[in-house]
Formats: sequence, C-alpha cells, structure tokens
Amino acid sequence: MASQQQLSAIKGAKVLMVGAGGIGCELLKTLALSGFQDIHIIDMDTIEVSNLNRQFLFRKSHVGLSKAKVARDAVLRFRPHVSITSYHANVKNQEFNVDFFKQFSVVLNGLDNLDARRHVNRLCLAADVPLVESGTTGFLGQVTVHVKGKTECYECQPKPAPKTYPVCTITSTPSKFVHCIVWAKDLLFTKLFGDKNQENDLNVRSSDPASSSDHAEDIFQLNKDETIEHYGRRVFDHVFGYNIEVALSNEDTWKNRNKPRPIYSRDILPEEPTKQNGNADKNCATDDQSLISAMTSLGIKNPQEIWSLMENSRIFIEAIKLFFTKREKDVGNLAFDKDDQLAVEFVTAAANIRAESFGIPMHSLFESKGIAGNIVHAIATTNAIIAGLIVIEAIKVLQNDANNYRMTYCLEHPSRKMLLMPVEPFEPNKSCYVCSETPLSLEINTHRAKLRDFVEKIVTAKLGMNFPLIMHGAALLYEVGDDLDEDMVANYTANLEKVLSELPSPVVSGTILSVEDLQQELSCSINIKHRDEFNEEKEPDGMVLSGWQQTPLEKDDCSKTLGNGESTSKTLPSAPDADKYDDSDMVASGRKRKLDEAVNISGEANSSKKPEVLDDDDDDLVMLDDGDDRNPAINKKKRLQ
Ligand SMILES: Nc1ncnc2c1ncn2[C@@H]1O[C@H](COP(=O)(O)OP(=O)(O)OP(=O)(O)O)[C@@H](O)[C@H]1O
Ligand SMILES: [Zn+2]
Repeated sequence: MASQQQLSAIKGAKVLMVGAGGIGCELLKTLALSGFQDIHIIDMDTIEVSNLNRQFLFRKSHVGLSKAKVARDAVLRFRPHVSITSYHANVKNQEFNVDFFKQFSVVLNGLDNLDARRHVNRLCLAADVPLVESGTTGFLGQVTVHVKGKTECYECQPKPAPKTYPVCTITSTPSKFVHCIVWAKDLLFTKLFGDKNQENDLNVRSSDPASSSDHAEDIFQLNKDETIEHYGRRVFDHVFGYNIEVALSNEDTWKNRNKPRPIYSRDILPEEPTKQNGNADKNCATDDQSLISAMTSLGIKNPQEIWSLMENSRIFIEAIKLFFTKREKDVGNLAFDKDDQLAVEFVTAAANIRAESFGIPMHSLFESKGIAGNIVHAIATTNAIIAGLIVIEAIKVLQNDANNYRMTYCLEHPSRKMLLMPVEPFEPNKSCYVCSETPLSLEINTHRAKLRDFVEKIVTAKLGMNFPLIMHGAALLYEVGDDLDEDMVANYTANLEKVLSELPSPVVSGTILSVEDLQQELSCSINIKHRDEFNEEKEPDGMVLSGWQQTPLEKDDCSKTLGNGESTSKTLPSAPDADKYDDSDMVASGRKRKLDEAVNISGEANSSKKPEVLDDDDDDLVMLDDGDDRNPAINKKKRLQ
C-alpha cells in the first residue's frame, strides 16, 4: 500500500513513457493501477502478430495499428479517468525537444535499442528530468535510475560491444554451433547472395595459400552454361568437401582437435535431381517473396525438427535454386535477415552440414533462427517484474528520495537467496563526455581523413548525434538541419569531401573541434592529434577516439573478429557479477562502497554478513566491461571484487 505521501506524489506527477512494447505494456498497466493520472506514451511501431504473446494490451484485431494508441485505449477501458496521451512517433523526432521533455516529472524508458536510449538520456539531462531506464533479455533484466548531478547518466558506463568470434575459429576451427551459424550467414550467404566484391574470409587457408585461392577464384560464380543444380553441388563440394580437405592438410591445426570430415554431395544426394515430395507450385504461385521456401518445395514442415544430413543437403541445394530462379533480382544485394524465410533455411542447412563435418550437434530451423537472429526469447514475467521495479523507482524519484534510489538487476538464478539484486546507484562519471565537460581526444590522419570520415565514424556512429554542428573556433565546418539554405548545404557538402587539413579552417594537430547536437543540447570538445599510421585490423576506423567508452571486443589469438548481430542486452548496463561478490571494498567514482550496502528491494539495508552464494553457475551474468584497461576506475567499480 502506498503511503499518503507517495499517493500525492503519484497523483501530481506527469509521466513520459518511451516504448509501448513488452516492458511498456506492463508499465502502462502498472502506472494506471498505481494511481498515476497523467501519462504520455511515445512508440513509433505498429503491432505485429509476434508481439501478441506478451504485449497483453494488444489483440489480433490490433495488428497493424499504433502500439501507443492501442495501449492507451486498452488501459482507458479499465481506468477511464486517467489522462493518457499517445504519440505514434519516433522519440528522436524534433517535436520531442528539450521543452517537450521539461513538462514531465519523470521519464520511463521501455526501449529496445541503444540509439534511442542514448537520445532520451541526453534530452533528460538537457531538460533536467529524471530518467528511469530499463531492459530485459530473457530471464535477465535491470532498472536503473539517472538523475542529473546525483547519479551516473545512462552513458557514464561503457556499453558492451556485440559478441564477436575470432575469424580463425569461424573459418577453420568451429567448436560450437554458433560458429557454424556465423560462418553460414556472414561468410557463405554473403558470398553467394550478397556483394561478391566484399572481402570475405570464406576460404580455409591451406598450407599452400596460392593453390587454395586459385581454386576458389571463380567457384562462387554461376557459369553461363551450367544448371543451377550443378552450381549448387559445385558450391557444396567446394565448401564442405574441398575446403575441409585443404584444412586437413594443415596437420598442426588438428594436433589437439578433432579432425573434420569432408562431405561431398555425391555421397549424400542421388546424382539426378531429387524428385520432390513437396509443393514447388506453391512457390511458383506466390508473388510474396518472403513466402518462397525450400521447405515448402521439399514438403518439410516442422521447423522444430532437426533435419537429417540428407534433408539439410537438399534444402541447401533447393534454397540456392530458389534464390537464383525466384529471387534473382535480390541476388548480389542480400544481407542475412532473420525474417527472410529462405535465407534462414539456407543458413540452417549450411550451418548443419558444417556442424556435421566438425562433429558438432545439428540444430532445428527454429533454434538456428534464434541463434542467427540473436534472438533471446522474451519472457513476459521478466517484463512484468521490471515494470513493477520501474514504478517503485519512479515513486522514489518523485519524492526526491535520493538515498533510496536503487539500480536493480533481475537474475536468472538466485544469488544470496535473491532473484532481484538492488545496488546503490553510482555517482556521475567525471570523465563522461555526455554529462560532464571532459573533452574527448581523437587521433586521426589529418592529411588523409576527410570530414565525411569524421562525421560518419565519430560524430554519428560513436557519439550518436542526430543533428550535429561542427565548429573550429568561430568557423562552422558542418551542420545538419531542416532550415539550412541551399548555399549552406552546398558548402557543407563540399566540406565533407575535403581532407581535414584542407578545410577552409584547417583541422590539424592541436585543433580543438567543438561538436554539438542542437536537438539533444549536447556539446563536446574534441582535441585533434595527427597520427600517420593506423593498424588496419585493430583500428579499422583509421582513427582512435579516447574518452569515449565502449567495451573492447573479446581478445583471442586471431586479431580479426566476426560478430553475430546485436543483442538487446548490449544496450543495458552490465549487471554486477553476483557470484563473484565478496565483502571487500569497491571503488565507485572516487568513493568507496561496501558490498553490504547492497539493499533489498524495499530499500532497507541488508545485513552486513558475507553474501551467501547459492548458485555458482555464473554464465548468466557476464562481466561485459572486463578487461577495459583504458578506464580502470570503471572497470573496478563494476567488478565488485
Ligand atoms: N526511437 C524510438 N522511438 C519510439 N519508440 C521506439 C524507438 N525505438 C524503439 N521503440 C519502441 O520500443 C519498444 C520496445 O519494445 P520491445 O523490446 O518489446 O520490442 P518489440 O519490437 O515490441 O518486440 P520484438 O523486438 O521482440 O519483436 C517497441 O515497441 C519499439 O517500437
Ligand atoms: Zn554520464
């Protein structure tokens, strides 16, 4: 039961919710039932069938309608007197500027991507409105509180980079199914159906690289006078047969590993094109490219079953045929998309054949799609718990009860008998470029890099600015905006193509650039340092920004890595490693804190005894910022050791 004080804080509050998806639906319901009277919701999406299992305010009849509006209508049916305002729009639109944010007492995020989260963080800082941030991934979830000047902002902590794998593991020594999936979608799929000119490590390096690359030269090209069946088999034999034989010839590789087995199509499939049991006509009849399916052609129905090696091989060849006959316009431009049925079928089959070759268990299409699309299935209960925690924190924020703010992690396994782990929020990071004035510094070749490289690789990709303005002293070098006249646009476009040292106001070593985003009201200074050379593999941008934090990629014996897409958890701050707790001090932004300051969810301090670890299976919590030696303070504070 809320106290009288809490009730009056709730009643007087004007709340902005961003995101009306899995967390958002739960949150809106909980806000309305907790007595909030004035709620605004922004969501840019429409409802999809796949949302219905957990976004319970939506029904089948709502598919295609605005999430924000339908969520509003659904809640008004059981709380008709609450004022709910919905916006079917992107929160990054200019209408949602600092003045718009200023009208709210608190902002609550139920988003699913880093970009929008960073944007809302900046507007909350600029408008000086507290933010309660949240996220879930399967059983894991977290809620954090960000109040300007009191706690860290959403960007004070480095965000984990997407999971990546060393290229040599993917190309030569896979040991897990995910390695086969990454190989199938990022290398083989791209080689066959994407941009052929793109450098690609598909071919296994043999002890005689010249011979392997000769053989590989035109293997992926469909010859004019060959049938697609023949082409498919040729590719099959090359990647699952020949390449494996080449790899086997490098004996050192296999001294401590199981040797793979070469697989040739003639050993699996009959010489003649297989007679099909399925309904190839269905593929002929459909105009909808997304319905074209090798499973349909072959009469394979159950996506949850693990196909035999023969079925995988047939799907592999059939998918190639369908791409080249029914989707020939796409071939050459495709990138893997988890919602592209034929692409998922091809990748599943290719990954399974490779897995079989390396003695790795095969997987169903359903499982492969999850791995390839980096899908962690959402769990409605986690969303409900997180929504409840958001409201608890929001009420504390409304009462200005700073001593009791908590960031709370929802764990998969109990730690110290608790599934929810509340931790006192950290103070602002004094070197955060978003919420402090600390300048960034950029090493760049000022004689070679163009302004365009700087804008794309730094200002947009790293600093996440939407409407940047770049100044050198009083000289305006670049600007994005809706109200620029033609001459200015022409001038800025010309600047983009100039190298930094040849700009009208030359940018050289020692220059301090000022970069601002007018919409986000974020500005930062960047100290430029000229550097001649960069390591292509370790510094692929050809420039190095310091002061900006992203968790480094996992290191391995290979310096190049391949990713497996983005995970939603990447957008969340990392959870403390509960199982590695001990009672030693931790350092948090210059102050010390003891483990026993972790408190239970009601906000009371826990007893100060040593934590009891019930479950030492720590694979559900990954130290995402581990090893960041560029910022030891942050590293230490999150490690809680
Ligand atoms: N920039 C943005 N502006 C407004 N709403 C956004 C923005 N980015 C994301 N959202 C919304 O945040 C919500 C996040 O919800 P959720 O994580 O449940 O994702 P979903 O798209 O509904 O589900 P799934 O991704 O699992 O299919 C979505 O409804 C999405 O439209
Ligand atoms: Zn910050």
